[in-house]
Amino acid sequence: MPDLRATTLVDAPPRTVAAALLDTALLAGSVRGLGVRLAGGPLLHEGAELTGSVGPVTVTLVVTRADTTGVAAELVDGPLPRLALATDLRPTRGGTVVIDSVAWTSPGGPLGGLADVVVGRGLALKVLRARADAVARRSAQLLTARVVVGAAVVRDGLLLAQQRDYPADAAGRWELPGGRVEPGEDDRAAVVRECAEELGVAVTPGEQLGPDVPLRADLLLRVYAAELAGGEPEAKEHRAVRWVPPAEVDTLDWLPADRVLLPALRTLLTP
Ligand SMILES: Nc1nc2c([nH]c(=O)n2[C@H]2C[C@H](O)[C@@H](COP(=O)(O)OP(=O)(O)OP(=O)(O)O)O2)c(=O)[nH]1
Repeated sequence: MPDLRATTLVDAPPRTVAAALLDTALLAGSVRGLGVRLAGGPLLHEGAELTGSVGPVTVTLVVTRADTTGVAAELVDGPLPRLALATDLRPTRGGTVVIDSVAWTSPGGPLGGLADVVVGRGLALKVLRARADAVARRSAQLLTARVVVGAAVVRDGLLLAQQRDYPADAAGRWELPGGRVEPGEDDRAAVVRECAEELGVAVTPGEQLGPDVPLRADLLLRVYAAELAGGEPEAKEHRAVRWVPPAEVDTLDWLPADRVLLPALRTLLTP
């Protein structure tokens, strides 16, 4: 069973590199020149499906991990018995070590073995190299991106969420309280300010939850756990605000970026 591994050092912290890895378009763009086509949602998140094709061969993968440790995906449909991709991140003083690995089982027989050596290994190595370059470039871009902070406030086992009223494509969908960090403002100070402005409550921000999530080329979402320290939340700028029970967290119509954070939010709800 072929098993390939490639290692790169990226000059950015793991939360930034983790954000770059989530960008499906970046991944698709980096392999297109090699004849590999890839389609999926805008962001990789646990449970997301990715369809990849090389010529007439199509494979469907499901994302099994997309967090601060990296991303992983496994084959759910295709001509191979097994295909597993993983990118693991290791923090070092000089940046983040990005370890890509690809493992697959060939269909067998002399032709399968030949295809492994001549086509499979060569293509997989080219894909890994192209992807590593793209991840390094995107990480550099995200290092200077503006930050939108979100607050994950839990009380009595329920998560606070608010429903957007605009723009049209986001109206009716749910997000965490928060907003853009102002120039010169600290992330946690922005969490406190936004919760006061949007909900009329005082909060105490804690640790970051999950990875940074890219929103646009120059904007990312960063969520902090926060404790309610005073007041009762009311929707001052939103359509509605509610406390969501764990059983509904997965099914709520979240903004796409928030879906990436659901595994981390689940952990917060069931400590
Ligand atoms: N606050 C918040 N914003 C989110 C989340 N998920 C997500 O994609 N976003 C996006 C929506 C917006 O495009 C952007 C937030 O920036 P913002 O607060 O300036 O956006 P806004 O559209 O409310 O802008 P404004 O009119 O209030 O200035 O981040 C989330 O969980 N919380």
